[in-house]
Amino acid sequence: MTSTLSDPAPADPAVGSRSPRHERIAVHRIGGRIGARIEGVQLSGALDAQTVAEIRTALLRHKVVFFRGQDHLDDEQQIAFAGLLGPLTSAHPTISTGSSRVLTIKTRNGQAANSWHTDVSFVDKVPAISVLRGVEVTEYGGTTSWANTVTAYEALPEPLRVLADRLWAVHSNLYDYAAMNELGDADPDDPEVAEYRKQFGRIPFETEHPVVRVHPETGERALLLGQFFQRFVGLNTYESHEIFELLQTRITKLENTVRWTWAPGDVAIWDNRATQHYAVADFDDQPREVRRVTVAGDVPVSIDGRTSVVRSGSSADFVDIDSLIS
Ligand SMILES: O=C(O)CCC(=O)C(=O)O
Ligand SMILES: [Fe+2]
Repeated sequence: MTSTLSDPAPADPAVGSRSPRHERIAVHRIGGRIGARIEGVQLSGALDAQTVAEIRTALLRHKVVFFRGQDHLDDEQQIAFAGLLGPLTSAHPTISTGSSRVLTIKTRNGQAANSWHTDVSFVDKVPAISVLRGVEVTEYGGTTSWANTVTAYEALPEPLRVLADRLWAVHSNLYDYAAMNELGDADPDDPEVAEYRKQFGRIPFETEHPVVRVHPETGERALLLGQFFQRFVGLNTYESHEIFELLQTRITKLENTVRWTWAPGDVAIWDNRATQHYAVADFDDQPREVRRVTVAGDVPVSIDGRTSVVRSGSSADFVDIDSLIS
């Protein structure tokens, strides 16, 4: 165990000397390494610039921020608010749920995105920020967890850090479901599951990313792995799997995560460049619905200044839909 893992939590940045004091919002940390709840804001497309800047500062610091009581939001208002954080992507590169901007994740059969992932990491322009609204929440179960990929990197012992610094990985949407080792994965014989998987992979994407990327806004170094990882460049399947497990286990170590229990009207916003997340599929057949609007991101850059390389598929239509949508 490294010393970082047992260090006391730093002081709240809202009152710290190095961070600006928040005037429009109240920030309450809910985890030692990741996560804060923000109070005093009614999210909308009409928020003033200072409030948006304070939300952004809190997001960059805490990696995922939560808002309660945002029941007033509908799809249009969620889109308008998310648009204040940056240009939006289309709903998803391959999945359509009936809206150009909103990805609706609605299930009645207990399924969830129960594999640790960074959203859409198989394209070159990995989304920057995801804004998720709880539309129908479950009475029990159905929580979502986030992990901090910056603190996971910082806690690596030097020999592993040196290894990670030099690794590049292929990410793809055509991942091997059978090889995934998450417990409770979806039943492949369920027709809905089969159809979803077919849709998900209808356009093959493959991108080579640095395993350690430099965050374009904070300059922090973050590990980029997760569910869409396929293999490390230059290593065989066995070696790739073993080293992936070594690093991924550090990302998802419980101390490095925060878990959110949804209430109606909750909104979660995460920095997709500094986190992975996991929706827990433990809510039986209760209906559950969340809706995501996604802010476009940059092409990742490695610590030696090299950018990710597309091997197949282009994210152009995904990240630049204003030219396609009137
Ligand atoms: O269902 C959830 O809580 C999270 C789903 C998810 O992975 C996402 O919205 O990106
Ligand atoms: Fe996700």
